[in-house]
Amino acid sequence: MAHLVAPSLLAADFRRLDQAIELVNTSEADWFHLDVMDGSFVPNISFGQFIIEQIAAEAKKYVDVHLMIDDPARYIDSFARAGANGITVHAEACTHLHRVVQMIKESGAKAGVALNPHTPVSILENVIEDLDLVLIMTVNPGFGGQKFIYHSLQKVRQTAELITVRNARAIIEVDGGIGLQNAQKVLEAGARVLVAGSAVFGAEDPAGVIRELKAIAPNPIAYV
Ligand SMILES: O=C(CO)[C@H](O)[C@H](O)COP(=O)(O)O
Ligand SMILES: [Fe+2]
Repeated sequence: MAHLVAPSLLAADFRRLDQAIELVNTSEADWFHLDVMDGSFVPNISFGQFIIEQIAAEAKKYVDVHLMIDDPARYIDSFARAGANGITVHAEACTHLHRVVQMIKESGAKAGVALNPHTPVSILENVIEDLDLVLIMTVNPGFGGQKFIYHSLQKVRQTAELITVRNARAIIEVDGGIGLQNAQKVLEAGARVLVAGSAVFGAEDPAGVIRELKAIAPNPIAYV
């Protein structure tokens, strides 16, 4: 199945938010990726439901919300109401991860779980069948424009293996330091959704980069 490209608006110029929304709506991009940071789970604060509601009102594509917040159970319903089509919580931020996943599903959104670079894939073993998406962080969360952590390729492979062995339906998203230089490798490791912030919005021709990311043809039997 073809892979998806999800530009992260964190790297957009918020003075020209309408242009960033228009870019995702009119380019070959598949999803909006919206990063919510609370200044506690991660050392940075971005935006919340109020901004997401306004973006979602203009979005013609799937709205993928990545919650980098402590105890996200408190806010699942409000993000769903704001227009999130998919909500991803961090395993590290949930005491009762299984319960939070059920809350997301009950809200009507697709359910995702994200793992920080140090978190083993085995944490998903008792929840994998319930997930629509697994987000493998390929940088430490909190900031755009960081360097891809090479070791995370191994985690993408392990996640793909877990999904296959358990006959689960979840797809794998990678987030952090993704661009034309490593997209082929992460796709060959088993990723299906490429989040790209600075690679897209930092480029002279963002629509062109999205087109190039979409055009990558991974070798399905590659061993990375
Ligand atoms: O979740 C994130 C950061 O925590 C962002 O989605 C990610 O950083 C995307 O930005 P870039 O592609 O520039 O690394
Ligand atoms: Fe993200």
